[in-house]
Amino acid sequence: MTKNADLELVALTKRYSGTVAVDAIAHHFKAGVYACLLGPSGCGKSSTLRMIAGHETVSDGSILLGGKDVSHLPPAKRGTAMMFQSYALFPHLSVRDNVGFSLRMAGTDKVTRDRRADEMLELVEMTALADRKPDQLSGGQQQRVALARALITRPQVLLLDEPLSALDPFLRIRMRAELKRLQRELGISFIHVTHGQDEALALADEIIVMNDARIEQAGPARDVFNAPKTAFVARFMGGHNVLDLPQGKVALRSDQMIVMPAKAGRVDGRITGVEYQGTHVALTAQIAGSQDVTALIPEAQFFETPKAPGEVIGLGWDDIAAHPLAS
Ligand SMILES: Nc1ncnc2c1ncn2[C@@H]1O[C@H](COP(=O)(O)OP(=O)(O)OP(=O)(O)O)[C@@H](O)[C@H]1O
Repeated sequence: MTKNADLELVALTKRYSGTVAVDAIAHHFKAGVYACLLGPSGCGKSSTLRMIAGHETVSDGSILLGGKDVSHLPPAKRGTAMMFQSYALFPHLSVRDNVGFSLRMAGTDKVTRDRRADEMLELVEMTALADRKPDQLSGGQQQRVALARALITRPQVLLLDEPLSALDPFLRIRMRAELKRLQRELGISFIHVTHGQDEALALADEIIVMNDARIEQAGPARDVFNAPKTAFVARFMGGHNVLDLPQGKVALRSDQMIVMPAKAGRVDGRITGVEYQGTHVALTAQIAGSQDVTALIPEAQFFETPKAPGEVIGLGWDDIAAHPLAS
């Protein structure tokens, strides 16, 4: 099997009786990319991932891996592997046997599958626990085993469905660094479903924002964050104000708002909230049209000239900071 194949979704559609869960989406995942599918609950992320994996039938359209149509192949024949949210480890099998399970199904002899399982366990730094059962492992350790189990089939694309959601916040950040390291070392594509913007920004070379069964915007993480194309993306990525101005709707990053004396900015607003956030202070003000605007000000700067609710301030921004929105 050739390594490093591009994955292409062509008008990919999923219908469940009466519901269109994925509506003719098209996307080209370059080989070796770390991509995050990001979007609110119910937007079609998991259905997309499950179709790529072969765990869900394709209603219309196709999936090409390395130029070959894999849309109707069984999961084990696609060159993809999936790591599930629940890890789905077999409780009665040791860590090593869990990792080697798919090779056993494929009829590989025990010596070979144990050797391959041990290689995978080394990769995820779990060699010392190879003889344990899953219930003798922490959540983070179970996740490593699930990763090793998915990777043993040498997939070209690893599919991860909310892989970090069961972990506590501290472990989540550690495991996210691990995922990135593994992806870099293996050089294969990872497609990771999440509804966490922070997670997507931290991990992804490319972010694909989905909304209501469609792709709303796709591109490098920095582009999607800095230049959202729609109000939905700006709001969903967070950190932006979406303002309806005479020239149209624009997205403006909260940390690029400039607070000035009243009448000196582009708009005036009355302060409705002041929230201390440690490194920054979030100032919320209401401008014309009852629109709320948040300005994120470095804390030292805020305390040079503190402001209080009720005060009227001016708000400014550089032209380059305002991104016109399609809707
Ligand atoms: N097996 C199914 N039968 C019928 N409808 C389904 C089925 N699976 C998903 N759906 C519907 O399809 C739509 C997309 O679901 P999907 O699980 O792909 O979304 P998601 O973005 O992954 O959501 P979440 O973040 O909550 O997991 C939803 O409206 C959901 O209710």
